[in-house]
Amino acid sequence: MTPSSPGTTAAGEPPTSPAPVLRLRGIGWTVGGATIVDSVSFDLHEGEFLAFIGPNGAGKTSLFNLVSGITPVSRGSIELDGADVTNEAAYVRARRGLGRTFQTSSLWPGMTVADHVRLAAQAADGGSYRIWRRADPYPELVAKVLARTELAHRADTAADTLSHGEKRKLELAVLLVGEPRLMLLDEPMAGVSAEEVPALTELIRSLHREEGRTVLMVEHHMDVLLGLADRLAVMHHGTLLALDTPQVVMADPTVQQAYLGEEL
Ligand SMILES: Nc1ncnc2c1ncn2[C@@H]1O[C@H](COP(=O)(O)OP(=O)(O)OP(=O)(O)O)[C@@H](O)[C@H]1O
Repeated sequence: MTPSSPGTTAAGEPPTSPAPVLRLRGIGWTVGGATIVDSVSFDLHEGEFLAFIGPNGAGKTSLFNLVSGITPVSRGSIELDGADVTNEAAYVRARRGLGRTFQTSSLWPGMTVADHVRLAAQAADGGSYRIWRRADPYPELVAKVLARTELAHRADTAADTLSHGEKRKLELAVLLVGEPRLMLLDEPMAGVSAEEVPALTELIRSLHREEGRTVLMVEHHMDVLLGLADRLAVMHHGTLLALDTPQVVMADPTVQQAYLGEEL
């Protein structure tokens, strides 16, 4: 058997790079005659962290809705790991490893922290919702996820009595039950106190750096993003104004103009 030379496969062909985790090509969304997202294209590779910034109403959440399948696209295509999912439902994309959190809290007020995670485990398992069931069918998974998100000491606490930072951690815990490879985080720092931001930032950083999860995140706090994001994407009036390293994007006069003098 002849060894292959560097840069070729055993068959002598150039190696094919793996398909991007996410590929958008010209996606757009028009509703009621208004174009909210227009011609957005980019590739996101395994283990990358891409952050979205942009003025209010720029279309960031709408873009996340299109990627996660909550809203069908009007135009363009979406691929996950090389498979066309443009017409696939949100739950199919979730089974392919896409997980998503929302800008506004999506928790059940009176339900405990542990029950949120149990319920997510049941749903991921394809089971029906039975929170009154006495035996805990997922004790190890619940314990693991709560430890990972530093919520073990809050397991029996009702979600509505948590601090904002803890609520955001619980949303991440619910997400982690499904072991997402691609996480879409929509303003995870929204409503979180300044004292809680560093721990939450560190948790997101470790999910990315230590566990190798690919992340798309919308965030208004640039100080949070600068230590996290590999690339920054700027949305403005539904289009992608810039997509590059944070340093290049922040020095871009067109981007500064879009913020009308606001500090980035
Ligand atoms: N279902 C809808 N029907 C009509 N217009 C909508 C709908 N959803 C969103 N929009 C409009 O689309 C625009 C973009 O909204 P979107 O929430 O995506 O912006 P955003 O960049 O996430 O803003 P923010 O930073 O304030 O969260 C807004 O003008 C919004 O009013």
